[in-house]
Amino acid sequence: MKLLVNGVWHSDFQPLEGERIQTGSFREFISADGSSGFKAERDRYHLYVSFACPFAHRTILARQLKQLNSVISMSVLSPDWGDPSGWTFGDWSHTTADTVNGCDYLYQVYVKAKSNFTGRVTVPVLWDKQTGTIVNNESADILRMLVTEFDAFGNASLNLYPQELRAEIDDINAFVSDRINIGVYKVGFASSQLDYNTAIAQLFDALDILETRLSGQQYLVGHSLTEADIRLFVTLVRFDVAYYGALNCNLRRLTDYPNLWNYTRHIYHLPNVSDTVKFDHIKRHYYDTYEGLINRRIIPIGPILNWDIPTLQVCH
Ligand SMILES: N[C@@H](CCC(=O)N[C@@H](CS)C(=O)NCC(=O)O)C(=O)O
Repeated sequence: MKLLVNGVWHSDFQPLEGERIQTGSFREFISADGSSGFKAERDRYHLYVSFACPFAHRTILARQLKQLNSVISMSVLSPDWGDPSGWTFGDWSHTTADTVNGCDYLYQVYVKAKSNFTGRVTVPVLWDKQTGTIVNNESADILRMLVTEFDAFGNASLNLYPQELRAEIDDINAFVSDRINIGVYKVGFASSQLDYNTAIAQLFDALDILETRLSGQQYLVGHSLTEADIRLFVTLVRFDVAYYGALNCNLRRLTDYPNLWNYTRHIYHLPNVSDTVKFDHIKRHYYDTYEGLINRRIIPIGPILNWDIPTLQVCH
């Protein structure tokens, strides 16, 4: 496992028998009025992301839709997470150097923020240029901050977390997070056939539920795009190109669900959304980085094919 332990990078950390490692994260909040200790300001904050990662994609999309690209700067890491150093600033198309801290690897940014940090080095990361630290590395928090706290600088008319829909958005977020966003990883990283069978049943049950929900509505909650749609979209847009093959989520494809497929295409074609989707990064990351289930000898459950569709007579 790739891990920072007391500020020292380990490309393959193996805990000793019975050893429990206390891992940390950064969970401070930026607020519009500064009452949280981090005030929303122009040119103060920086995002570290990968176009491959669905969790980072939440934040890239919010920054884009809220028109914060010139307010919050951004560095893009290489999709090759298989490198022993983990997330790396590389020279892939659409990647950048670390323009803020001049680091070669993301773990160095974490060490700059906290010299004895212990934990996973994940994207996205929200960096504060003023105090020289990581504010937060949890995508759900960062998404929420971008959506609610930067209206003085971005597109305030786009309300992705409307007051009257908050309870419903929170509910569906919890479902989508566990069953879909993390659900695909539960399938992909299952360590036994039994775990795989359970995880895939839960994943596709959840997709069936969402397929039904979207039969009479364009968006998950209410009548316009919300944060909940951002969180579902980032997984669905990766489904057929990556999860179906690389994580063996292959009972059905996204394109086999008329409503979910329509929903995902609709969001993809909203203004400026497709700019945030880089399929080459996504494929590279998932197919190149993870060993995949084939090496664990887990037999995929699908695909379901209908052999009973009448054949066409070929005339000649
Ligand atoms: N809780 C985090 C998880 C993010 C996450 O798992 N990111 C993955 C990429 S998709 C990562 O950076 N993994 C590196 C690692 O696990 O060491 C969030 O939602 O922000």
